[in-house]
Amino acid sequence: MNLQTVPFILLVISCGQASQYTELAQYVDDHQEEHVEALREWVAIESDSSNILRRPDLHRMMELVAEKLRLMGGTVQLVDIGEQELPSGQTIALPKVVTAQFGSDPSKHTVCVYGHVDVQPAKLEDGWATNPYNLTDINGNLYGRGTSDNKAPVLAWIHAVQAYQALSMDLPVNVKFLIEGMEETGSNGLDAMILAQRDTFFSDVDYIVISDCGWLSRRPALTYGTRGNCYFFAEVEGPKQDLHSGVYGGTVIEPMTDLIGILDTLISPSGKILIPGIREAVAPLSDEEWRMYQDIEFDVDNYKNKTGVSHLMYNNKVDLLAHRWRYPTVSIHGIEGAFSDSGTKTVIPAKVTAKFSIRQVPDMDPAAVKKQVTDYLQSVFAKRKSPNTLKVTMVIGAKPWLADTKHPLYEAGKAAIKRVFNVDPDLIREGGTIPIARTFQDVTGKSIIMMPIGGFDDGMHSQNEKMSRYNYIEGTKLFIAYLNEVAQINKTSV
Ligand SMILES: C[C@H](N)C(=O)N[C@@H](Cc1c[nH]cn1)C(=O)O
Repeated sequence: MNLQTVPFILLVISCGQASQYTELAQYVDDHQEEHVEALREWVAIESDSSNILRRPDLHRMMELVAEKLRLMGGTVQLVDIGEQELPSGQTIALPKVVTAQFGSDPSKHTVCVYGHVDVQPAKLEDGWATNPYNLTDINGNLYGRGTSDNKAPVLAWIHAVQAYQALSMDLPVNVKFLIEGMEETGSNGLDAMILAQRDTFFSDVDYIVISDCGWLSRRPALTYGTRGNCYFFAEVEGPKQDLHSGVYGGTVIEPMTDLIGILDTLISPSGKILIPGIREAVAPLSDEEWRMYQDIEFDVDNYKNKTGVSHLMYNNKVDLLAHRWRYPTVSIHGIEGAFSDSGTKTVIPAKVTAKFSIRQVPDMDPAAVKKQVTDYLQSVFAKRKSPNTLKVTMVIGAKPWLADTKHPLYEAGKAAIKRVFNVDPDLIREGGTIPIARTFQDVTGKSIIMMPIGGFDDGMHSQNEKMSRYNYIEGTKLFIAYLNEVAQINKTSV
């Protein structure tokens, strides 16, 4: 080929891709209402993975995902990943994992999209303005549990593939899906499934894309790190049944007093973790990280107002971002067995179980954290010389994940964001956890990118969770553009 014609050929290809993208984007705009209806159908299913009474809904949710992908002509499987053992010793079936494949052209890259369709619990009486399971559009925001985390992003990926199909355009890459139903409770059973399918489902996968997080501001972002999570139950048990506090109070050592006493030794009022060994394991913040955080646009006052607190633990941007993304923290979530209804019940609960978690960062190791926390709490408890018993269990041990932002996957992400939003993205980390991210990396050896489409104010896990129509629809276009950008990655350069 005459070398002088190369730039011309590249220009023609690039113009062709631009017009193809314009057509696909128009298709998405034209089908916006159908996409919203698809989300409505998914949000209506209370697929709460933490509530075993909702397990039938979760099974139905997985069936629905499989059905949608099957109708699109994908090669779909509902993979049985076994059973979950409950604290009572009982077992129940885990929701099946949906795998699907669109295209198997060996000359193309293969991208695997991971997502989840289980949700956190939500009740109207928690303070929701609308029924959490009835998708409600208020001023272009789609309210409902699981909209942002993670049903709309999963649908956006499916609709991206659907757009190519509807316009009879070849997918630029082969696309696989792996959709699970236990992410919110630690992805039980998924590690084993990934290990089992490493040389089958994953053998031809080149890259894994995850869209289970949010932007930091109104600027689109690419995410290169997540914190892990170690989730603990601390159970204190005493009398053989609940007691009248007027009759027995002052004569028995109360389990709740013991529990509150030991919980209070986990973290200082200023946020310093008091468990020996935890802070020592944290990798120091490098100068490069400090500079990256410094360069990110982040409005501290806005963040403060959004959370509704009178003051934050840190007032400067770098400290705030660092403590949100790459330092560990202890959060106390609740106490099972404690009186929590309205009214003035005067009981002494016989058994109480605290639920708390510690977000994990490099170089912490969940196995070490389990021992540090258990030994520490047992030693603190022993000093109380209580006749009650303490049992500490770690129920989730998810490691942190970190990516190389120099990888071509991130260059492709930047190009796709530029095309759709005409801005350069923020490169951010996520304070939350995607339990399976590290397993994907360690077991499959594939490169991962996180490409969020959630808004910074979506209220994941919170009351009034939402996803804006804008993020949902432009997000779908972003995924369309991204598939095209990934196709341009030179196979030999990675
Ligand atoms: C970031 C993701 N959308 C999310 O919210 N993940 C959960 C997962 C989890 C962690 N421990 C138990 N489940 C989270 O970060 O809380």
